[in-house]
Amino acid sequence: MEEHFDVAVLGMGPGGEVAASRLLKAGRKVAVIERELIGGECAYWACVPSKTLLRPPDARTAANRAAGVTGVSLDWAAASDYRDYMIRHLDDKAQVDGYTGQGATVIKAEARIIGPGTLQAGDTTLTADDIIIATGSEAVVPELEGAENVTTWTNRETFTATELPKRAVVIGGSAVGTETATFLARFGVDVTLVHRGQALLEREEPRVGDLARFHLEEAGVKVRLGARAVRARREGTGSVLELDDGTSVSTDIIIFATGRRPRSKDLGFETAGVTLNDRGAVHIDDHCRAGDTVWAIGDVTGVMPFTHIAKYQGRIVADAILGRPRPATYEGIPRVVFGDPEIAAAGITQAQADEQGRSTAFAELDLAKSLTRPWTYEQEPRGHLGLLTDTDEGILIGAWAVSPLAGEWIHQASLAIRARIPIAALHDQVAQFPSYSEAFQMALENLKYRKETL
Ligand SMILES: Cc1cc2nc3c(=O)[nH]c(=O)nc-3n(C[C@H](O)[C@H](O)[C@H](O)COP(=O)(O)OP(=O)(O)OC[C@H]3O[C@@H](n4cnc5c(N)ncnc54)[C@H](O)[C@@H]3O)c2cc1C
Ligand SMILES: NC(=O)c1ccc[n+]([C@@H]2O[C@H](COP(=O)([O-])OP(=O)(O)OC[C@H]3O[C@@H](n4cnc5c(N)ncnc54)[C@H](O)[C@@H]3O)[C@@H](O)[C@H]2O)c1
Repeated sequence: MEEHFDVAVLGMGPGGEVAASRLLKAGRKVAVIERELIGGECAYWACVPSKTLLRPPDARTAANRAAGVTGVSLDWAAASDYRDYMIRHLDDKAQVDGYTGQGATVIKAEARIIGPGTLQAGDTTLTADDIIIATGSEAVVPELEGAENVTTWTNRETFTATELPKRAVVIGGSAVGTETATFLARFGVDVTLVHRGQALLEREEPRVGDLARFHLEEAGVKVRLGARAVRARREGTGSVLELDDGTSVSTDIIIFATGRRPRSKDLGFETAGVTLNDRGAVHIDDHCRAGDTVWAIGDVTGVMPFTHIAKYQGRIVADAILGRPRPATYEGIPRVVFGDPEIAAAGITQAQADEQGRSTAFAELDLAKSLTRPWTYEQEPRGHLGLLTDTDEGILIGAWAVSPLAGEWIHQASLAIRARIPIAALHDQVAQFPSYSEAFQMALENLKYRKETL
């Protein structure tokens, strides 16, 4: 007879881990099911190795730009050794033991839902009062003629590489494309980034895309906008990628940074009453409920595919199961691309505000022209901050920063947007001198009102 659990967690990436840990702590009988490695994409092939490998070049840039530091160099062997330590040498034995020690039943198998409250995980059939779907997402690899004849990578091969190629073409100009190009170029790879759109990071303000491009080119990346890859072929020991504008790029590796799709296919979700949208994302309500006693969290829901969202939704669902329901809200969530310098944003863009018919005022601050901190930080100071306010409501609704450490100090914009802190209070904020955070109060002094709102 199959074993019955209070909760079965299907997929143990960051979302599943947070939900399972919270439920175990509250004394629930939990089964955790993982077909690859506990920790998911983030821990082994995405966030953790990419941020670990972006840090050495980031530190070198900072050192080279600081007055009075000489002789800093990169050491790929040491950097990749530390990356291997950080990704646990692709071994999750400690995680399996850890969850078992907390009282979970750990099942390492590919699983699917076979009916309401019932799962098949390898040879094991189990039932549960609640099922949490946390199966994440996988890389989208578009059709490319001749791809089978050349060497292609996704994030998995890129961020676990033991050797770096001499030349690489990165296809895709969003977060993965920008971070991948930054990492490789800073480690000396000859990188071309091919992007079909007219701007990088198209979900952000166009100005952010322009700054991202400027800094990528500064790092030596050849950025090709408005170009599509149409064909690949082998040439000698390398390969050639042909683009739709008639040009081509010689390379050793082609890297796909072309988005991700929810892992929801053929997993039997519909047998438990779950519905998918046209992109395969699990439809959820604002409590992350996907059906009667079925919940879904993380990338598989298609709601902002970030680890911090997967973890947040894990907390929302565990608390709902434990009788403490509260709706999830997504205002002001930070979005950071770990470029050089960091590219951070929170809230909505001008185009989204216009679509919503809001009256807005905006401000941009060139940090080097206005603050002391960029000058104490580096000899050739960089950085910009943009703010967008709703003039009727008197609150901040959007912010972006392209600057050293922006991924840290964007959080005050994130909180201001989320907590709807009045602009008057933000004006009265006193930030530490000299800090990048001083930029907020100074930028607010620069607010420009659009004509129709005057
Ligand atoms: C290169 C790259 C860098 C990134 N960097 C960042 C970053 O810096 N910060 C950030 O916030 N986000 C980042 N992301 C996004 C982040 O990786 C995801 O948002 C996050 O991993 C989602 O977590 P998850 O728990 O939903 O899914 P996942 O991490 O995908 O985990 C899902 C788990 O479910 C398992 N699974 C799937 N199907 C089954 C099945 N049928 N049976 C059993 N197990 C199954 C999988 O094996 C996997 O372990 C990055 C993504 C990429 C590609
Ligand atoms: N620091 C972070 O938090 C971080 C870092 C990396 C990734 N992520 C998340 O992971 C997810 C995946 O990132 P991503 O950059 O792969 O995806 P994305 O969906 O944001 O961007 C995909 C890019 O590929 C391009 N593209 C898609 N199909 C193409 C085709 N056939 N030919 C040419 N170009 C094509 C798109 O135009 C787009 O620029 C994102 O949601 C991102 O937020 C987060």
